[in-house]
Amino acid sequence: MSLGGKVAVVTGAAKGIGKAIAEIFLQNGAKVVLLDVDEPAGKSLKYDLDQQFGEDRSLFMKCSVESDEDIKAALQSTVDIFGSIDILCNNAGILKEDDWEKTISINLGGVIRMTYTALEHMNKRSGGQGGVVVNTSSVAGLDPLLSCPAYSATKHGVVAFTRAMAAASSASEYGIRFNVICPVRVQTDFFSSVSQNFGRFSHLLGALQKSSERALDPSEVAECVLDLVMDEMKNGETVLLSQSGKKYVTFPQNLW
Ligand SMILES: NC(=O)c1ccc[n+]([C@@H]2O[C@H](COP(=O)([O-])OP(=O)(O)OC[C@H]3O[C@@H](n4cnc5c(N)ncnc54)[C@H](O)[C@@H]3O)[C@@H](O)[C@H]2O)c1
Ligand SMILES: CCCCC[C@H](O)/C=C/C=C\C=C\C=C\[C@@H](O)[C@@H](O)CCCC(=O)O
Repeated sequence: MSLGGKVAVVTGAAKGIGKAIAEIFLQNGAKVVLLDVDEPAGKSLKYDLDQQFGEDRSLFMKCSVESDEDIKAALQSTVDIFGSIDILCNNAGILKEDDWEKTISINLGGVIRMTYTALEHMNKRSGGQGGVVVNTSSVAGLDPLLSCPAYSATKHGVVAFTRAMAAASSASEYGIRFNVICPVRVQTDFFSSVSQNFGRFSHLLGALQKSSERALDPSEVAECVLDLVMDEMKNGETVLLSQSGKKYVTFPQNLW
């Protein structure tokens, strides 16, 4: 899939990995809709992107992935202004073990909420043009981290939801591919606040030390997302992204 003229929606786009995904899509010719709850950071990024790519290439909208109302309004505005939704990156996420219900609501609920509403615009069976969804999980979505059980559960959920949606979409002829990335630690603001957010398991944070040799750069994650968007053969893939590169994860088959 060439990105020229395509329209991408990215959640959690104001900073970190989402920002890097938005930038690589713009560099490759797409129009990008930046969705985030952080309005100052979103507006500031939009200003910077306007200087680099032109004002007509991106939109910023304040949108919480916890809010059906925000999501519906943002996706309808996307279609009204840019004409379609071709690419969706469900990337927004938090880690607050002491507020695990919010962590579930954003990390897993947000992915499901956003996906189901986007399907109404993208699904070929309801007049859409098809496209591709790439979700941001984590290594914690494959190998649970002992210091953050709730976060790990949400990220396992994102992997499962993506794989099930890939199969459901193919079987229903929606024309939409679904893939998920599972990065190890990435150098973003996520880690500047995360250490305060472990609640009852903060004493176990040191047990993760071995995994912290080199944090990935957000651009490395964005390149992996770009590959999954552009390669039309990729559907239902789970990609582990670590310091040694990317690895396509395989799961047991025919269990029942
Ligand atoms: N940084 C890492 O080490 C790492 C590793 C693996 C996976 N991840 C995942 O990558 C994703 C992005 O994380 P990051 O490292 O860029 O973090 P970040 O904190 O830099 O960025 C996350 C963005 O999500 C936004 N956000 C938070 N709640 C939101 C909501 N309700 N609605 C919309 N936007 C919301 C924030 O305002 C922020 O801009 C997350 O899903 C995270 O779990 C991060
Ligand atoms: C700390 C776990 C958060 C999980 C976020 C992400 O999805 C996955 C990251 C993968 C690897 C984690 C590495 C952990 C590194 C440790 O060094 C840890 O001590 C860093 C904690 C941050 C801090 O500011 O102390």
